[in-house]
Amino acid sequence: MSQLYVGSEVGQLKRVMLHRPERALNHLTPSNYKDLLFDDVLAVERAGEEHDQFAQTLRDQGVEVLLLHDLLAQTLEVPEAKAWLLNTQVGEYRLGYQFAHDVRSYLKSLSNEELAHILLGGLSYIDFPNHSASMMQAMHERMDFIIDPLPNHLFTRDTSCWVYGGVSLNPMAMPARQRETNHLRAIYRWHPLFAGQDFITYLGDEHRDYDNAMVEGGDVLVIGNGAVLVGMSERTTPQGVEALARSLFTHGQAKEVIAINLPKHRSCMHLDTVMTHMDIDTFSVYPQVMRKDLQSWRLINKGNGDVEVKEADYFLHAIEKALELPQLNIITTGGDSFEAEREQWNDANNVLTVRPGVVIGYEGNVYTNEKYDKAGITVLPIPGDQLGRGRGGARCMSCPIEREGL
Ligand SMILES: NC(=O)NCCC[C@H](N)C(=O)O
Repeated sequence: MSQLYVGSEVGQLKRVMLHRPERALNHLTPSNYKDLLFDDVLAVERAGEEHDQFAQTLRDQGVEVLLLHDLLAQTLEVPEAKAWLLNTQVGEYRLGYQFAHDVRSYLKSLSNEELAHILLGGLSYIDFPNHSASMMQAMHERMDFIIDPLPNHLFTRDTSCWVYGGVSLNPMAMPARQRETNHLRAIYRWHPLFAGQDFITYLGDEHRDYDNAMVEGGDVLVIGNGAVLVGMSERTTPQGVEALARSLFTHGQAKEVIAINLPKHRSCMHLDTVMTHMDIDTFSVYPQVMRKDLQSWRLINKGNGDVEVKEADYFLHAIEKALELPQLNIITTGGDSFEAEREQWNDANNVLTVRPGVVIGYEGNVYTNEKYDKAGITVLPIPGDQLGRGRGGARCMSCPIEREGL
């Protein structure tokens, strides 16, 4: 079996992709952080240090950490990949014929390291050192962006997600994140770690308009036993879930997809902000989504890519059935209702499981972490004062590409 395989949420994690926040956070200001889907500006150095502690915690657990910046810079070494990225990320319809040409000429003069920094972190008109004869340069303010920064690359979970023997290259819901997917498309197509390897691309391989079929990886939980749990959240749509399910079934990678209709608001932007899998039978869940009237469906593989859709009575029962467990062990967010709401907002439920019963989570969520501890779950704490301002925790900040099954 290919090593590019994610068999579950809780089996031994072996290899993961992270993105150490860098240039894009320098471009995050009080005037743009909302459009860029952050809740504040960050102390950039401190955010980097917090991220280093996250990466080191993973390495200490024997997990190999790949960094997105390095993968992108190495992909740019491949001439075809570089040409494709420059054409798609710095396109003529985005910047105009003349200006796109001038910006690409400048970018080609840089090292691939510097180019990766700019593609990920953005380029403002102040940073562009050349004179262009286009109207664009004359018509923009110095702090406008030629290439928008992509600070949400920090959340590698969402842009692409591995499910059993393949990866979904996700059509992202928010304009601020849509260009991220092209970086992953190039990496999986051309980087020597992935090019020519035996894996499936379920969805989103092409750079095109996927219309309403949106999927973000924070909504996709590989719960094991041939099942996948997907949240239809602020971001992932039923059309996206159906497209993913069809592809999973056509490739014989899953027996069943359980889809949950989540509330559509920011604190619940992805399934993993309210629910994660911590041990074979144990989930962390925010109590407000444990309502029996939350709609859920089972999409069942009928063979040849055919999908049977059945309404489920209660999503937790559907999970028990899929995992062949008599009863799930649910740990809810800690503290009273106020504390639970605050800790959920600060990603107390968004933990990254390293192996069954061992998770990485933000140290500040004291009430929830205490509950995990009492339930026999080991929490490896990481700081998140700065990182948490992007509204994502350890699971959001990681894209497993190799993990054992149940
Ligand atoms: N899986 C996740 O919940 N990821 C967190 C994404 C946070 C990011 N600022 C966003 O709004 O997309």
